[in-house]
Amino acid sequence: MKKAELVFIPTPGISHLVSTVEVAKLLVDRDERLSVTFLIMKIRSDPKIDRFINSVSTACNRIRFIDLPKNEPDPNQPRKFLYSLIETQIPHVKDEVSKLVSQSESSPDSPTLSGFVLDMFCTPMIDVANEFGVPSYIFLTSGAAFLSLQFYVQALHDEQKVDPAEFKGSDAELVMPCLANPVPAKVLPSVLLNKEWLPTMLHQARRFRETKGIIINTFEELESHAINSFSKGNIPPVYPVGPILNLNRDGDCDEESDKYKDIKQWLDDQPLSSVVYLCFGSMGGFGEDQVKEIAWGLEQSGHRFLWSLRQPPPQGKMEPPSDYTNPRDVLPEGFLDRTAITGKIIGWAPQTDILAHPSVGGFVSHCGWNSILESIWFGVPIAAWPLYAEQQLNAFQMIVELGLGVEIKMDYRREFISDGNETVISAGEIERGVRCLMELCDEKREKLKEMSGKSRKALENGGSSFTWLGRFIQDTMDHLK
Ligand SMILES: O=c1ccn([C@@H]2O[C@H](COP(=O)(O)OP(=O)(O)O[C@H]3O[C@H](CO)[C@@H](O)[C@H](O)[C@H]3O)[C@@H](O)[C@H]2O)c(=O)[nH]1
Repeated sequence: MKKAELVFIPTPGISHLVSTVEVAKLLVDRDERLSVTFLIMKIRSDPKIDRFINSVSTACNRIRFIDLPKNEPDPNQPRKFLYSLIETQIPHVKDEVSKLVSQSESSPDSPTLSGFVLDMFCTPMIDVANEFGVPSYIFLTSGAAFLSLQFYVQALHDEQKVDPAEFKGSDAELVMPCLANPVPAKVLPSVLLNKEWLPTMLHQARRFRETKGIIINTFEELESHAINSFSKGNIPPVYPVGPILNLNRDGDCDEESDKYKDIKQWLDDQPLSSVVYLCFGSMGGFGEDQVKEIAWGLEQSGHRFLWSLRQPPPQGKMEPPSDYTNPRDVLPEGFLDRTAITGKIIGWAPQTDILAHPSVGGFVSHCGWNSILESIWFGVPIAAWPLYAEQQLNAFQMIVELGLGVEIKMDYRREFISDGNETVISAGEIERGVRCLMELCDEKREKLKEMSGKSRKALENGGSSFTWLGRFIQDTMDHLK
């Protein structure tokens, strides 16, 4: 039996790493000829990620993890850090892959290197794969519309000399193949409107075209328009294999488990679909002014709430938010006492468990792609409050394209690394959004339930994503012959 080894290179950060590991698990579970080696880049130590990796490597004997040497971020260049990190890892990746190849050559039973599966930011590694004479694939942790839009904007730039950064602040609406509705320039991904990021994004899209295929964490029934758009133009095969979620909470420690039990207990005591859950992803935290407005908005809405409240890193720093030691310090006076029965403030949330709980009736979210897929999976509607990256586009998809949510503010935008100049959304706007969410019409709830069913079906034997995963394996093995 011919055996194949895929080398996966994710970027650091839980929201890219987890779904990448989950897709690797699906691959090795599906086909015993496959094994996967992860080359892990680390910026700082993150116990949550370490525990997750440990638990997966213990449970799956055909997935192993190799740590690349750690790099300290350059404090003066936070925005460039990810790209410089990836560049500096190139020689280390070469070393590790050479070792794999020698092992494979020295033992006839070992799998043969069959390709690289790269995170969207890791396109420089395509050159390394070329040196080893194996194909590169991308694993995209965001949606298909975002990918299609990147190709569209890159072609517009290269062929018609249109500078997408000119759409910044414009009222234009763009007809694009990725979506059925015209897309307002106001919801274009921040990374494409930002002069500093744009060249990298354009370069990235050009390099995507060189790969042998792009695996996407989405499913046909969710993004049919975008997926169909890939059939035109010079675009490699696309494999929509999602939704890929981590529902097991692999690697939670005892302390976390205790906190989560307390959250579950609180939710158990609330009426059905009565709680609005607020969470803004792995990097989302707000300054004190915004925290106060959220608190007032929640209180005025009269709805029960479970709020993952996190403290942003100091200005200009690229660090994940931390839990507040004492949330009372930033909340309006008396808020915690007045809402002691109807609300609960938490730090890092066991998000999938929360969304799975029958007491949760709505989710105020920044529309990170994982959060979107999780909300669909559990049929919990979203009130969109995008922050950065491609989140405005994701919000537009959910609200306008799919009609599955409501907005707090679909075109809200702020810098990924806070510059302290964020616009504050008022308590009134938040209250209105929360009311719309929690009083959502039956028609939309029904539609969401239907999509939730489709998301689960896609992964079942014979479902669309199950079939696409099989095709990916087939194509990988064919290449090996
Ligand atoms: O308190 C928390 C916060 C987050 N999560 C989980 O962490 C993940 C967060 O992922 P996501 O919702 O995608 O948000 P980000 O962390 O902001 O994700 C980044 O990566 C995504 C995938 O590429 C992009 O769509 C986003 O724009 C980008 O910010 C999800 O699985 C959540 O369930 C928790 O479990 N508890």
